[in-house]
Formats: sequence, C-alpha cells, structure tokens
Amino acid sequence: MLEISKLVKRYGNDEPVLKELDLVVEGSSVVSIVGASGAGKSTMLRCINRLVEPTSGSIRLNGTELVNLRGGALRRARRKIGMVFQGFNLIDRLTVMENVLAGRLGYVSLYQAVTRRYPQQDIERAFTLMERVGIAHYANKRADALSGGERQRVGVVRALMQEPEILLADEPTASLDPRTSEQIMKLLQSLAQELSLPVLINIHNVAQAKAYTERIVGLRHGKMIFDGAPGDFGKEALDAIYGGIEAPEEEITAAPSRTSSEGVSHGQI
Ligand SMILES: Nc1ncnc2c1ncn2[C@@H]1O[C@H](COP(=O)(O)OP(=O)(O)OP(=O)(O)O)[C@@H](O)[C@H]1O
Repeated sequence: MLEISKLVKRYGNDEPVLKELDLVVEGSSVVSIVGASGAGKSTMLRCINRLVEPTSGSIRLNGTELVNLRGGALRRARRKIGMVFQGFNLIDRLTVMENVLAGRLGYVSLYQAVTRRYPQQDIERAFTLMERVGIAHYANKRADALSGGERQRVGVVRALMQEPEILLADEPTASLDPRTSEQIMKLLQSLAQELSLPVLINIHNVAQAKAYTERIVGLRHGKMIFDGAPGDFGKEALDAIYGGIEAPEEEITAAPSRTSSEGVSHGQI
C-alpha cells in the first residue's frame, strides 16, 4: 500500500509545486494521474522514488517511510519501486537482455554487475518476463534496433526485474503512436493484475486514462481536485483540472477492449 500524506515539494524559494497532497493506493489498482503541464505530476512520482527530495510530508510504501531514508536504506527501498519513463531510458548500445538485467543492479554485487555474471534465476526471470511481453526473440538485439513500443516493453520488463512493490510510469506512452500507446496501457493494466502490483501512471491522454485505468487522480497547481472512477470523470472534472489551461487529447484510435489481446504472447509469469 502506498500512503502519501501532506506531501509538499518546493523548488528553491518558489511557490510549492505540491501542496499538502494526500493519496492512498491499495492492492493492484491502476491509477492515472492527470493534470495540465506543470500541475506537479512528475514531481509527485519522483518524490515517491526520491529522484526529487520532498520538502515535507510522508510517503509510506507497505509501511516503510521513504522520506528521509539515506544510503543503504534508500537503495534498498528504491529496489522496490519500479519506474517506466517516457523516453524509455535504455542503454542503446547494450542488448535487450543486458538492459533488462540492469533491473537487478540493486540486488547483485558490483563484481557480478561489471562481469555480467548474473545469477541463473535472474536470467530465467528475464526470459519469462520478456516472453510475457512479447520481446524474448529480441534478447540479443541491440536496444536501438527496436521500435518505440518494443523499447517501452524492455523498459517495463527492466522495472519488473526489480521485483517492485509498486510501478510508477511517467508518461509511458507519450513517445508512442496512438495504437502502440493503447497496447502499452493494456499491458500495464494486465501486469498490475497478474503481479498484484499497484501502478501509478502520469498521463496526458484523458481518454486513455479513462479506458485503461480504474481510478483517476486529477491535479491542478499541486492540489488534488479529483479522485474517482473513470465513469465519474466528466466535463466538470475536465474543466476543473484543465479549465482555461489546455485541451487534453480526447481521442483514442479504437474502442478499448479490456479482454482483447495486446498483440503479444500471454504466458503467465
Ligand atoms: N528541478 C526543478 N527545479 C525547479 N522547478 C521545477 C523543477 N522540476 C519541476 N519544476 C517546476 O515544478 C512545476 C511542476 O512540474 P512537473 O514536471 O512536476 O509538472 P507536470 O505536471 O509533470 O508537467 P508535465 O505534464 O509538463 O510534465 C513546474 O512549474 C516546473 O517548472
């Protein structure tokens, strides 16, 4: 369970970007965070994995207070927080398998990492996960030989290799075409169920947030002004979150089907 309480983030002496934010995410819910540019979505995700230092407040993951952790304790806590990025953050000259195994860096010794002697069970888990998302046949290809959607699948598998207790995705589909975006959203949705993993997704595309996540949290100027089911996210919520700021993308390429395949293999993990 993720419990954020009275979270404040202020960059320098500026007005706080997050203003006493409260959020609880339980079980394997897939939650989308929507809000206009600058609302504080990325800052919130980055406070959770401490890429950004919270100014005050509390962030507890399964009972562990993350704020103020240092050194080894912070490294151990970070292992439990998987992150998926808009730009994938892969190392292009390395193979898909090497990128995926980078998800184990928090667990193996420096010697094992440098000599790439990962435990057999890590390699087996990597193959299982790669098969699950349909990229196992690319294991020995360089990461830069893959398409955007395939690269994001590598990013997802790398995050899952951490055996995370929560998955954070910062605009995971913003660099992808609409169809591929939907496949990645469906993938995140089904992985959350299969792995009983809470997933928080920052997303600009409100239609996709409504189609592929079960809860929408709306931020405006660092405050939560909507928290509810997609069915309750209507024009009023849209206006409150974006009113006078920007028009979010409303279109998706096809009617979403929660049962349809993602176009990849579906072996269980
Ligand atoms: N490192 C930083 N130093 C100073 N200000 C920052 C920093 N990072 C973000 N900000 C400011 O904090 C505010 C919130 O930014 P943040 O990136 O969290 O918003 P966002 O909702 O994710 O926006 P976007 O959708 O455009 O990514 C913005 O005004 C931004 O300029």
